[in-house]
Amino acid sequence: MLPRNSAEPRIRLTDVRHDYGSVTAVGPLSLEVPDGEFLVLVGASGCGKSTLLRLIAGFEEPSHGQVRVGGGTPTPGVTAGVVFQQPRLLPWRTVGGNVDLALGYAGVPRPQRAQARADLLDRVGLDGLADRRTWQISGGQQQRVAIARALAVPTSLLLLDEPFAALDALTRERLQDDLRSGAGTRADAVPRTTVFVTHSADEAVYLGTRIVVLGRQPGRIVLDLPVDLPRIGVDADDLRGSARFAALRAQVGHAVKEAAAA
Ligand SMILES: Nc1ncnc2c1ncn2[C@@H]1O[C@H](COP(=O)(O)OP(=O)(O)OP(=O)(O)O)[C@@H](O)[C@H]1O
Repeated sequence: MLPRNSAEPRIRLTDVRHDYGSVTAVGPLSLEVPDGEFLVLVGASGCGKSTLLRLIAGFEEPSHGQVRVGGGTPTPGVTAGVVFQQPRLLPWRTVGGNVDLALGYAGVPRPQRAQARADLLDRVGLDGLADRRTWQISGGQQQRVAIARALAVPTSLLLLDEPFAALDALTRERLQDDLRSGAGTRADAVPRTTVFVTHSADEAVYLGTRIVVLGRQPGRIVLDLPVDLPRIGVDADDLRGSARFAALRAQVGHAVKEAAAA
């Protein structure tokens, strides 16, 4: 765990720009994300959402500016639990073996791992598949293993890059509900901060406590919108059917379209 200054937001991007060779993919932009926020990044394809996530995870270093997570420089694989667009599983391990590895990293004692693994696989709808090899399951199922693996780590920061794009509607809704309610968050830990990338305005409004829309290359913030919808004790269908939900969805959709056309 990185040393933590309580005045420091969980994520602080200061004047960050990222170039791939001569092409600027992101920025310059500045962004602060406090502990416990569920930030959703939305924007047209190629606007730099994944690059921003990779900068926060520490997989890329900014060409200019500063990225701080928990008050320090992010360390790949340590700073955050990450779910990429592609599942990136270990093919020589079984489905259960991939989840076990994450539970081991998370410090779950060996005798408790079987139960923890079963719970996680059940949550992502993969019960009964623990002994399969990763190449013996579908692409959507592989992505669910990656999600189970990320949820196994009781990290205070979760970064998800379009994690539900390849899933069937039922599993997607179940996992959205899990994420929205903060399931899996350790009660004794700092509240979990989440950064979630999606193309869907509907998904953004349902999940986020805040939505940031990025404009076209280079990605810059064109809308930074707090989401004032109730998060507990509310029926998902009622929420999605509400006038406030529709208004927010329209506002986000409009900003994405405008930015893509600019
Ligand atoms: N490794 C790389 N080398 C060169 N250019 C890259 C590299 N990765 C991304 N880019 C470029 O940087 C820009 C931003 O890419 P990025 O993947 O961050 O966008 P994105 O918003 O996540 O896209 P999508 O929604 O399609 O996943 C794009 O123009 C892309 O072509």
